[in-house]
Amino acid sequence: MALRTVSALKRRLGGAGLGLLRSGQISSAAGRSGAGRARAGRGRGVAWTRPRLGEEQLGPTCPVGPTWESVSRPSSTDRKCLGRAGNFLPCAAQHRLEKTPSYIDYPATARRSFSNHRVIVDMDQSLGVATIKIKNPPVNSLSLELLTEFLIGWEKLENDKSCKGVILTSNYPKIFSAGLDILEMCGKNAAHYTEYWKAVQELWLKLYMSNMVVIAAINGSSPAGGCLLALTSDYRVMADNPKYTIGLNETLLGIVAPFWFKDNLVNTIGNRASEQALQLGLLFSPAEALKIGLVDQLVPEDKVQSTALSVMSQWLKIPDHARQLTKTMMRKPTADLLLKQREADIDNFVRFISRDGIQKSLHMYLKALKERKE
Ligand SMILES: CCCCCCCCCCC/C=C/C(=O)SCCNC(=O)CCNC(=O)[C@H](O)C(C)(C)COP(=O)(O)OP(=O)(O)OC[C@H]1O[C@@H](n2cnc3c(N)ncnc32)[C@H](O)[C@@H]1OP(=O)(O)O
Repeated sequence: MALRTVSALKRRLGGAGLGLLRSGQISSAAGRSGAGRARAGRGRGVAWTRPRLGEEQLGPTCPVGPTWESVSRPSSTDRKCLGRAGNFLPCAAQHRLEKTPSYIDYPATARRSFSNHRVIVDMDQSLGVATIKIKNPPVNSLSLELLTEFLIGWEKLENDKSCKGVILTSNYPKIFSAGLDILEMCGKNAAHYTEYWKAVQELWLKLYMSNMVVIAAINGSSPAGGCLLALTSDYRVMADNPKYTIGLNETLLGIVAPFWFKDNLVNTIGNRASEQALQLGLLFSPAEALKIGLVDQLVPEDKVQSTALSVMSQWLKIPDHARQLTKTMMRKPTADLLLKQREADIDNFVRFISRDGIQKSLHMYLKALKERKE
């Protein structure tokens, strides 16, 4: 039976890291995003010694950096443990989750892998670099299940002291990601749309504000949400194949890119180019994408992964704390805009996507996609 909700997935994956979370909230327990990085205790810019596994640090004064406090809106119970982007977990739950066994608890060897159904994570411990391969056939659409599993994998990496960088790529050359799963936004109820949008927000916040170096190895087409995923990274290497396209093409589906998609794009390619790209729903060839700065480097298809790795090694030579603080300085104002109005953004999405006219547009777009093949 298909699992349609985050809560159902959490139950199925119980013990994989999300079992303690409240329904519908996907939160990192020890995320290093935002000020949470202070907990990582490995020269991430704040003098703080990470508690060893088994050491409880419960109670009202959880020593987590305060940077995000002003922008998240937790309940009074949850206010015990603030400090991480979008993290509403009570402190005790966060620390219990930190103790969740995972591969990082075992003695280090050079390589470790873990995977669930839709995400493969390969960690090279000697380099401190993990590769996340998205594996959601046929086109790596960002379904609720994929988003949930991705967040679980991401959380494990955020908790892994040795992981300093992540390469995002696709298990299927030709398609990096087809973007948000249109089926998640069609013919469902408001509760489903809410849960889905929370997961989309959560993934964006986690990736965009991660303290790890994130490099996208774009080995195929990357429309809409796929492009957004790539935009969260610090550097984008794309396969130089003119058949591939990348861009925020939402208007072609009759929908509108939310403001934070837009902000992420504006921060990358500038206001004028974004205005045109967003209104026209432009999908760029790799050469065009390079020209406007949507991607940083084009390489032959078979060099995407190795180039991403060599770029990663350059980025990892920069003193970590200085790079992280700079990244936060550059990105936090953008992330804060969403954090300040997360609930309103969910309401907007649910209202917008539930409209008859929008549902009709999405159905027609899906139909056209299918008919293209016939
Ligand atoms: C006032 C303001 C308020 C704002 C509120 C917010 C508003 C909503 C914001 C929503 C933002 C949305 C972001 C998105 O990401 S929407 C998704 C956009 N994606 C696309 O347009 C990509 C569509 N797909 C393609 O172009 C091609 O499939 C692709 C190039 C990726 C691959 O081509 P290929 O030929 O290899 O494969 P097929 O086209 O044959 O596809 C195979 C099957 O997969 C289905 N498919 C494709 N993409 C999706 C998708 N994104 N979601 C679900 N399903 C998808 C396709 O239909 C085929 O299915 P069948 O095998 O059953 O035919």
